Amino acid sequence: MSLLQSLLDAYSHAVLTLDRQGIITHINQRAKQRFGLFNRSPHPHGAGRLEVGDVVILADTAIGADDGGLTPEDLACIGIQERRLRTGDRIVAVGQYQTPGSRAVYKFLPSRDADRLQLQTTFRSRSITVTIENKSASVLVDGVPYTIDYFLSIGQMVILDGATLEVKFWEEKGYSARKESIRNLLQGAPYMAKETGYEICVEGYHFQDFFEGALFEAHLAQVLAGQAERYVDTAYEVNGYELIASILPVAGEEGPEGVIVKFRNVEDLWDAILERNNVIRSAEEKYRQGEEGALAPALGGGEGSASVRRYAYKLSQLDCNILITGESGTGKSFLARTICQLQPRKGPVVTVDCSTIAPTLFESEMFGYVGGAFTGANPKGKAGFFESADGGTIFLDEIGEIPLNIQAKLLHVIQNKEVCRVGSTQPIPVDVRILAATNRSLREEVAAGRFRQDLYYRLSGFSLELPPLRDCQEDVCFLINDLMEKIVEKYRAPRKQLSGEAFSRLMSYRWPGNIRELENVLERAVALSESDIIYPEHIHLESEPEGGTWKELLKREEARLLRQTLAQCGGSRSKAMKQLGMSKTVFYGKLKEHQIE
Ligand SMILES: Nc1ncnc2c1ncn2[C@@H]1O[C@H](COP(=O)(O)OP(=O)(O)OP(=O)(O)O)[C@@H](O)[C@H]1O
Repeated sequence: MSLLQSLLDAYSHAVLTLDRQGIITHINQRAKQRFGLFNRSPHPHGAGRLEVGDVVILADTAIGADDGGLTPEDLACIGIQERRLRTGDRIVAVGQYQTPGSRAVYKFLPSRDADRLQLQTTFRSRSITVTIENKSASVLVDGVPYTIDYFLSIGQMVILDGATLEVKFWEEKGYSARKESIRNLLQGAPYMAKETGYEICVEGYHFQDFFEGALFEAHLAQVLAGQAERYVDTAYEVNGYELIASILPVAGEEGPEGVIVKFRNVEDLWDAILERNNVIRSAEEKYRQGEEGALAPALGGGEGSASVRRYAYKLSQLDCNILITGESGTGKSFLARTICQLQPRKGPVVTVDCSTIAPTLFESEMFGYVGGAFTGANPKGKAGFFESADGGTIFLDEIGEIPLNIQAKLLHVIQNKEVCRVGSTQPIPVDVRILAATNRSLREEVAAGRFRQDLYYRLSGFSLELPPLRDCQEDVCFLINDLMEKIVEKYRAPRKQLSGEAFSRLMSYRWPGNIRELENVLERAVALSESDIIYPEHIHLESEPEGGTWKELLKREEARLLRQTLAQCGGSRSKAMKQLGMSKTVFYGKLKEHQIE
């Protein structure tokens, strides 16, 4: 063995080297194991191919993926002619190869319908169980397991000799590299013998004889042709494995003489991700211990917003009114809900979004009315939000939207702890804790004459200002954990982890839309990623620098600002128009220009 080969074998990553033509010149042990080119088979078998009468046991987690491009029609050779079967479905089946008259037994499901599918049957005294569970496909023949797990889809096939019913073949890792996919074998291709400790010699063969993966092959060709300098730590799918690979050129006098390819498999990456998550979790636990810790788990966040949270916890334990301010999406409603959960005060919690109430209805909605108070009123009268919240808490969201005349009445309620229904002068005592929130600066609203100063002072005695996420960037990693948990629960989605690069992108972004934007980006990433890992390409951030001319950049920025303002104003066009100080014609013209619905 050459010194180079010994060095490569001692290396912990999978490595292979190719010459300028793409011929494999070296491959280390780790790479052979990874791609199933070297193995210690727990169930050795000889070489062969499918013969008429053989029993084919099949478990395919997605027809057409990682099975050589199998189609539902290909299954006719084992007696399955099922018109409802589609590409992408999961199937478990037992059938006899090219044996007219023999009936296959099978079950199938659209892939998204369930994670588990099982078939139990007996074939001429052999007991067979075929199971698909998530991305693992396993076959039990008389209790002996034939199992492989992949990160992506997988096709498992076990073949019993038609005459002896002995296992003559089963799929082991690396089947794509060995060209032993289900479709190939069903079409009569041979499979290799697998002795204990067999090894396949790939040196001297072209790379494409053993490895498949469109992006990987394209990048490899670019580096070999000198069109790309190198690719470092890029995510690829090779032979059905998700891999992180670096393609590095071996420099020659006239361009690259070949390349070195270094693979880290996703399991390695997975370990690193879990390690990182554990570090974050233990930092979080350490941080969240302590007196004010009781609030922290419910509140989320990290060091950046720690002082606000500490204060919030203290206020939650007092029976005072609280004003919560902060940009849109910083978690004001979330904080108000949490305070309600933590406060000693029990009783009803009534949430009022002041931006959704028509000015003419404010008074009756807030303070109620007596029968016959106005046309169309309920003859029996109706309690307002304050009466409904008696003994508990009222959360007045977007309090900056309350009309001035109602502000005066609200002040009266706060000062006298009583309400008068519309149409009555009879005061009704109410005992209500008020939590209010706004993303406007009430101080500026007071200066502009839109908010009563006395009410402002009444409300702002105890105020909490939630910082924008960009000012407490270190909170992002804590929030990611909390939000991912929330998303998994909300959508019943499988648990996913962020790759290192995806994680760094989230950590370095400025989050103009605050926690809400982070939540939306994570939700989208979870939906987009098809595996258990979220890669950078699944992270879509609104305001990342994009290329283009000055005019194009300005146009994009204008569209972004319009969207952002509309979102901040809860979709209200009139409010957005006011906030941006635009005339109706200009504003609607811009919406049309940018095709904003
Ligand atoms: N600390 C937190 N941990 C987990 N999720 C949070 C946290 N704070 C906020 N969120 C989530 O972020 C999203 C935005 O929060 P919320 O609606 O409370 O913001 P807001 O400041 O009231 O926004 P707006 O002013 O636009 O009404 C919500 O889905 C909320 O559940």
